[in-house]
Amino acid sequence: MKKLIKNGTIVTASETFQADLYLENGKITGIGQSQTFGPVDETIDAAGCYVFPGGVDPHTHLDMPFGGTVTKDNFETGTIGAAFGGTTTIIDFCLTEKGKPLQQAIQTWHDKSAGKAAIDYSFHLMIGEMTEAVLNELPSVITNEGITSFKVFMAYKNVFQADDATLFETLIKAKELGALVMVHAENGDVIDYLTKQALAKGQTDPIYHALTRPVEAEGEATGRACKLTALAGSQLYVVHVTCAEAVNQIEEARKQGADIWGETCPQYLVLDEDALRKPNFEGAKYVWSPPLRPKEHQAALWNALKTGALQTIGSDQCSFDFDGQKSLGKDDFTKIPNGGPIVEDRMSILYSEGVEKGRISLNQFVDLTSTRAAKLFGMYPKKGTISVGADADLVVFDPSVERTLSAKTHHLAVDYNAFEGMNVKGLPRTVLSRGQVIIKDGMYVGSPGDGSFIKRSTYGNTLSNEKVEQ
Ligand SMILES: NC(=O)NCCC(=O)O
Ligand SMILES: [Zn+2]
Ligand SMILES: [Zn+2]
Repeated sequence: MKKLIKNGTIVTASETFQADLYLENGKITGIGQSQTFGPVDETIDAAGCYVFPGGVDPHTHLDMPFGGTVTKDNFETGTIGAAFGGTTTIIDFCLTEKGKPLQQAIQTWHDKSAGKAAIDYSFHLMIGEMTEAVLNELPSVITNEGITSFKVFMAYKNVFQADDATLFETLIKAKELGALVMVHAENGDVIDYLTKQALAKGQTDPIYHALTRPVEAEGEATGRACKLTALAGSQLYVVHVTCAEAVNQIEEARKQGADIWGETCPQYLVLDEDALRKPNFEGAKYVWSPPLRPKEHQAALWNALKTGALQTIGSDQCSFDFDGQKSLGKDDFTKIPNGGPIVEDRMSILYSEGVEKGRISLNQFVDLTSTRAAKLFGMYPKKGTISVGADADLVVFDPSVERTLSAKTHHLAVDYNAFEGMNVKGLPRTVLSRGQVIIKDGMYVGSPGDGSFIKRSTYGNTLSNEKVEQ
């Protein structure tokens, strides 16, 4: 099937120009004037619209067990929601268990996703301990599985938290194998202490989730991870950065020449700590780790996106129903499953709050939501850009549409929307995954299972000149 997208404004991370696109066999094969292309089976008119590369969301948790329950959105509902929002590739976190083979965990994640995903996907692999067995398995994780990023949690004591030795050895091994190490940077031991103190005083409401995870705990862990990375001469990606304290640590380490990258998420840019104070336990909808911060941190995060101190936007999609799941923590905030539904609104919020409000440029928007993640995680230029030979993962985005975000209109399975009632400008009108139209006129027209697992290149191979930009 040969397709033509005509009359659109093409936007990449570095350019904005008028051109038509010719798509054949799932790839972009022509960029220019439609008269010069071959025969066409289907034409999509993008007049008045931007044409973006499909979004690359480097941070999702679908069908993930957490806190005695499992995320409401799985690989089918989560990737359909992602597609409605203009995201055509996700990288999900594959959880591992201590003492069990990594391969077993990877197989579990393949079983969760195969035949369900509506868009292409890959996995990051959690490292919870560094044993001989883990060390022996890692080379095949890279070469056979194409999983080239490892995740270490510095928080969630007695659950996911790894010690510094594990982090350091992971950094060293990642350097040798060409993997990118990712960290959830919060000091889990300090948080554990503060949490016990709060509960002993009878402080059980959702707001105490935020008050027991202070910015210092995130700043300290971020700084520690940065220093260990520099010592190991390795590479690091800090997920879900929420506060000025953490941004400063990343910025400082990058100035010293360390190979360190930082991600923030839409929720930290537009919501603040006061959301956790909502009455009738509604604050539970806004429980993330790290937590939402006092409002002044939002300006620091926007500024970091503008200046390049942070380079990507992940959703940290990790949804739990308010009814029946978040409510597990009604009498004890530590039992509220952490996370929220963001994957569908990630790009809309960044466009509306970022580009429309003059905080970032259109090209920065594309870089932050697509290109940079594709480069860092070994998928560029197949994913993350509009160029001849790239996968035809494309979004026809209509900037003139004004709409209101709501659980009544979103496409995720979860029973609330964290941005309920927020007005945004712009709508992904048509979305294509490898040349196939999957979103059209407000409908999902693809088939779950059409998304493919992506084996990724090792770190640095698709980065091109990123390091010079620091
Ligand atoms: N962020 C969050 O609250 N939930 C998902 C798990 C994680 O990323 O830490
Ligand atoms: Zn995390
Ligand atoms: Zn996460």
